[in-house]
Amino acid sequence: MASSLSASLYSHVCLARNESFSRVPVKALSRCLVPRKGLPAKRCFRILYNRKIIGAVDSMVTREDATPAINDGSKIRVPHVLTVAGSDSGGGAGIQADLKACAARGVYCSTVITAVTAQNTVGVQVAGVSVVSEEFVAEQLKSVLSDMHVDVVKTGMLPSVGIVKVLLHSLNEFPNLALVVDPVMVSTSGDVLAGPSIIDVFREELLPRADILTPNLHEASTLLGGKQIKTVGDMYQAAKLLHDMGPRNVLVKGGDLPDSFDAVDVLFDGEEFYELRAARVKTCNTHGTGCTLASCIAAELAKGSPILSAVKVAKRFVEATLDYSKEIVVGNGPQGPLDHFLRIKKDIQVSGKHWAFDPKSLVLYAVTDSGMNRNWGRSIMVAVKDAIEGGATIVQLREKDAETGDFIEAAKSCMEVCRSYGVPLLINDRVDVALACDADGVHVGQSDMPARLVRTILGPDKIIGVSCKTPEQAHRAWVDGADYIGCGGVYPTNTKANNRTIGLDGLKAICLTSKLPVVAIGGIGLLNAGTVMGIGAPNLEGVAVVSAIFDRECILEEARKLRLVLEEAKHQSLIRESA
Ligand SMILES: Nc1ncnc2c1ncn2[C@@H]1O[C@H](COP(=O)(O)OP(=O)(O)O)[C@@H](O)[C@H]1O
Ligand SMILES: Cc1ncc(COP(=O)(O)O)c(N)n1
Repeated sequence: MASSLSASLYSHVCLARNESFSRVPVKALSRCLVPRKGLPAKRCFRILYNRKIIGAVDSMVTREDATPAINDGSKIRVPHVLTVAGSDSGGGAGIQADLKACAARGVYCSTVITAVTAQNTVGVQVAGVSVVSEEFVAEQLKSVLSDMHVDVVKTGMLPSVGIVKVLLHSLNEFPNLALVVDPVMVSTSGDVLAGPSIIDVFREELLPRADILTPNLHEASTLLGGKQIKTVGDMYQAAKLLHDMGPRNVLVKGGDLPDSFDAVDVLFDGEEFYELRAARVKTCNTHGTGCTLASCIAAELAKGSPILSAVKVAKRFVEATLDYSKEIVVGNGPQGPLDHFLRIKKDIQVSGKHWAFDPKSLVLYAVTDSGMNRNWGRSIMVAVKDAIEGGATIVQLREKDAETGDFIEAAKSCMEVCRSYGVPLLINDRVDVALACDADGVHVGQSDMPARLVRTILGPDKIIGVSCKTPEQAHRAWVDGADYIGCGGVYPTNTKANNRTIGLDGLKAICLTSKLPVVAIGGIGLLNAGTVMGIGAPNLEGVAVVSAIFDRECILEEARKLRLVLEEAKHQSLIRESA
């Protein structure tokens, strides 16, 4: 349905016809169900990036057909949020938070800046607000709205009555735009961002135009003339009273609710209340949560979600970002920012250990086999450590019959070993496991996930290898963004059933046409590794072995001998090339 309607039209249909989302009276926010076997819920959560349902409880309100991009014939129009807000020099709140939240949710975000603030993790500095003139706000609005297909307008800091009026004028010209109003008045640090003078124009003109209003407790209280809001019951009352001022939906945010174990928000749509609860994350890094929540709601509406669904996804997103940001340190003050991409922490952990793929690392490529290690009574971790100490230059975990949870545990311990030796670790086939343990990459076969998709999921800095038996497959792998190809089986092998062998001729034919570095695989060991490397293909970088290392009593010794043979073969081919 959403694909045949423009996103803004669809969100308006949903907003106008409230019947499109189911009404569940005072329903607590559904919590994630964890798949019984498999990835721990937290990792599923991160991998699925809060977009998908984990478990089944959410089905009561979620529209599955909301599309992130609208395809008008051959051109793809992306969902688009325009944020009208203030700039935060510290990058934690305001325009900067809005841009990051929309980007993280896969939505385009344009910006109209209403004020420039000088703030950081301590707060807004003295004389730290410079308001943009009404004329120039109008100019920015004109630039964006006269040209771009905006679906939803989200407002943050609106520091003067004049600026609110200019915005209202534009909204009148574009009556189909959905409007999310975050009535920013005071920052987390307690600094005033919009004075009491704007309250009248908010109440009388902006709120009646809003599809959803998202005040925190302080803002709700201010808009209601100083009403005390200290309990969840007060939040219900406030939501109802604010709804009477005209917005179609009101979300009163309880981040600052005293003595609350949960982070409770109350949504009122004019008929039903929804009490949305999330675990309260213990963190000081909460600067920008309100802006992020409102932007995320706007982003989901722009994709075509109904209000309740948009709010639930946004709240989950904020909870996840708060959790992932709780240890990051950006400044010396008490209010740190969120990590919208759930990544900073991870990148800090691996900083200095991230390197670009080096084809030379393919020289001795060790591929594990859980059966063999079990037979020899050793753990994968010990096996991998011995292989590396013997001279393996890259490791691939190929655990075809492991349970997902066990596979992740094994992969995490192998990651530690590999990182400590500076050797890349790839995961066979399982992109989810690679993400869960932050492996260096993935190796896929022809019938696994297509390399192009793996690249999209893993991003540009991970290593991707593809098994190929023909020059055409090798070409496809290159086009799809792979880093290397594995060619084989060169010789018959017991480690892979029904595997057609390509022989040395097949290997050479692929090497000669491949634009990617090649590693040979299949039945290779001490006795034939030299012959394989001697075929005279400069892009044949090494051999991948399974049994020749892991089905031996002393892994370290076998790896050492193989490495010597390979170094000698490389040396000989260099002599041949220079002759
Ligand atoms: N410590 C926390 N843990 C989980 N969620 C939180 C926490 N603090 C705030 N939230 C949530 O973040 C969103 C923003 O709320 P709030 O902090 O009240 O807004 P603002 O940033 O505008 O003051 C709400 O959904 C709220 O429930
Ligand atoms: C420019 C700008 N806009 C909004 C906020 C509110 O964010 P928070 O409540 O997290 O301080 C802010 N501090 N600065």
